[in-house]
Amino acid sequence: MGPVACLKSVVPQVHTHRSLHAEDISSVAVLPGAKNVVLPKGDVYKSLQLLEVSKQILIENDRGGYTIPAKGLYPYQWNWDSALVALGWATLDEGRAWQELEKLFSAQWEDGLVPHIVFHQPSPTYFPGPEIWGSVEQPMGSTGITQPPVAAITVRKLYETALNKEVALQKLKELFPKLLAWHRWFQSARDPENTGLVATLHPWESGMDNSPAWDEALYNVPVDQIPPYVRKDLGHVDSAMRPKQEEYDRYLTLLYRFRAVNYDCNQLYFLSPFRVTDLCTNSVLYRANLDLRWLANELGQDQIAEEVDGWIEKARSAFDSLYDEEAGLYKSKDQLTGELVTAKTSAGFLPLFARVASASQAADLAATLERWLNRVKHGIPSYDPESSNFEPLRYWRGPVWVIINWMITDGLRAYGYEDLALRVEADTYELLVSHGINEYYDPVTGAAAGGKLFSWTAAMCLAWLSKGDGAHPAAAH
Ligand SMILES: O=C(O)[C@@H](CO)O[C@H]1O[C@H](CO)[C@@H](O)[C@H](O)[C@@H]1O
Repeated sequence: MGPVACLKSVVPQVHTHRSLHAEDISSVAVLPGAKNVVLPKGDVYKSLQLLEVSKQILIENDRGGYTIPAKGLYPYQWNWDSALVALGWATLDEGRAWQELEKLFSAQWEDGLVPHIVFHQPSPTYFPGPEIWGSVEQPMGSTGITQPPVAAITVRKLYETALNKEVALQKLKELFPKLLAWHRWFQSARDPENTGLVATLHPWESGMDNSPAWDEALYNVPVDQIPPYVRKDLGHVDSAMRPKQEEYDRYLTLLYRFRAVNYDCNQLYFLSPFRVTDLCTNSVLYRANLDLRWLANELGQDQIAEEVDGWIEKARSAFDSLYDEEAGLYKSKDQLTGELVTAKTSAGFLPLFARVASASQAADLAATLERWLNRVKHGIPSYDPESSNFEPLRYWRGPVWVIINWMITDGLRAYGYEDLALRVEADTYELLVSHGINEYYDPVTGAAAGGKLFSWTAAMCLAWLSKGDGAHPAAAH
């Protein structure tokens, strides 16, 4: 009998019949059921609560085959959120995990793009919605830009850990050509000049929307005469936690310019006044290409494996141009000025997740990370805590994001920095136990911020923090 099952009899069960609220984090029912879970030593009751709340969050945010990131604030299907959330679903229901990806790829464009948001059902709580994007490619409506391509990483994980191997192989066969088309799109649409690294044309594509890494490039974008608009995010979350108005004006300017050419991927790269080499997108893509190559080999698709190998080789040498030796960190680049950005952000550690850093670069990154961790109560801050404009509560300008902690921890472990990985894991676990399952957290106080009952944080709790893979948080103490 596994630990969850064995604890079932000693933990009181309370069934809730209403929607979950943030305050339920400390009072929610315990309904064991997650598979492959080994609980940490220590406060077992709290751990079970955390797992149960995570599970309930996914259930509450399930819209029938896809999961919204958070009620109100983000009411549609987001691209990399879904790929990460599928990892959480896999611990509860493998079929549902595959479905999450199928639903995402049901919105894939003819040219291979997988949109950053899919508008399956109308919602009045988000701006800009389908009417502003105005894309006609898919009947349900979608944005015309993309997000970091996590999906191939998820497909490999689901396939490798599947209990139902037959279904997993079938799903892999169906999804593989779609993944390949998307990755080919990245090469042609976002690296037409064959540099080895892909371009990101909108801060929303980077997933780290208002990261200080985009300040210089974004403020070089002139604000056009755009239709007046009302932001809806500020109705859900305090404005001190969200991007500023002058940033939104530029987000919208880019959107309308892209819409004017129907998001034609052959034109956008050349006409966008914002074009950066984003470390997050390129690191995720690099890792996803490693996994795509692995999947191609698994399916006996040798020629495709070779094609993907070509992309990996090109990217490997190009990545070095993003390394700032003095800073001991990778940096994104403004393609329009040719300069590395000045901002040091948590994306700078993601080449570890990609496995593209050399051993000595990894050692520098580990040292830099340790220095950052020593400056805050809870890591990993999304922006250098030593920086004068570090903002612990504003969106991607300081707060901790659990999904990024997962990626960096995975990378640290791959390079042999087990102690540091355990430190981040234990810290993240503490953060969630004490502050609940939110969008992000203040690294100085630990306070939960942004959207509440957040899907990808819940998924990370199920798929990462509660896994007994010899790397459990409890082991760090
Ligand atoms: O602020 C927003 O309106 C959206 C726009 O895509 O981005 C945030 O929210 C999305 C949904 O969680 C994430 O995918 C992004 O990475 C980002 O954190």
